[in-house]
Amino acid sequence: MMSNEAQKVRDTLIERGLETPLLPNQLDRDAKYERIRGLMTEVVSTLGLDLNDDSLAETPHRIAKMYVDEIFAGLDYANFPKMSLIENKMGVEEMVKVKDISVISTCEHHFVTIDGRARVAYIPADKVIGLSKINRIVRFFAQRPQVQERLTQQVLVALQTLLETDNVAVSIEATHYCVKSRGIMDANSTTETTALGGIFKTNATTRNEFLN
Ligand SMILES: Nc1nc2c(ncn2[C@@H]2O[C@H](COP(=O)(O)OP(=O)(O)OP(=O)(O)O)[C@@H](O)[C@H]2O)c(=O)[nH]1
Ligand SMILES: [Zn+2]
Repeated sequence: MMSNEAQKVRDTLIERGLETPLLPNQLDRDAKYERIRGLMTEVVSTLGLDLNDDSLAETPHRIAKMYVDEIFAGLDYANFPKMSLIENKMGVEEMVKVKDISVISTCEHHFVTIDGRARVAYIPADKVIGLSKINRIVRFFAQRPQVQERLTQQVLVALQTLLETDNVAVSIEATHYCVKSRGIMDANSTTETTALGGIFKTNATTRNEFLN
């Protein structure tokens, strides 16, 4: 079951072409779990590992549970965080900025970890959001197979929709383990992505206040 807020965010992402590519017919949680557990049994044994070993026996179950309930839980809008939006009665006009939000996501090309930090800011219009909800929205979209650019934009659009203002900015700096632990195996490079809306895009002073 999807909240009204989740529904609005989803509709806006689809409208803006920023929704994660999803098939129209989704299995429910238990069906996904059962099927992935069976398929991971095939993967583990195809690798030549002995599933009778007590350490490995539960691995297909662990991976299925991890995919469905943990690292990819954000594919299901039923898991969209409960929002607390309040009227901006105190008349906040200045930037609200949350820094160093943990971002743990998964690269959709390789299904390995993306590990970083996000910075989110907005200038309140009629609504103010509970601070922890910003971290929760970042986590919700991070708990999907992602590319960092889309993750950054999904957080932007979700907040713009919920806060009913364009004046939102998001930036993420992250280490991609698909770059670090395999492939090019670069131990140190990080990737920065930014998505700016409204005045953060049009006004250099506001943008700099956000970025610095
Ligand atoms: N733009 C973008 N690219 C990403 C992200 N995460 C991983 N990638 C890249 O996706 C690309 C996939 O390239 P492919 O050539 O198809 O895959 P590959 O053979 O495994 O490539 P290598 O990683 O270079 O070994 C790689 O260059 C990755 O570094 C991301 O968040 N954003
Ligand atoms: Zn990757």
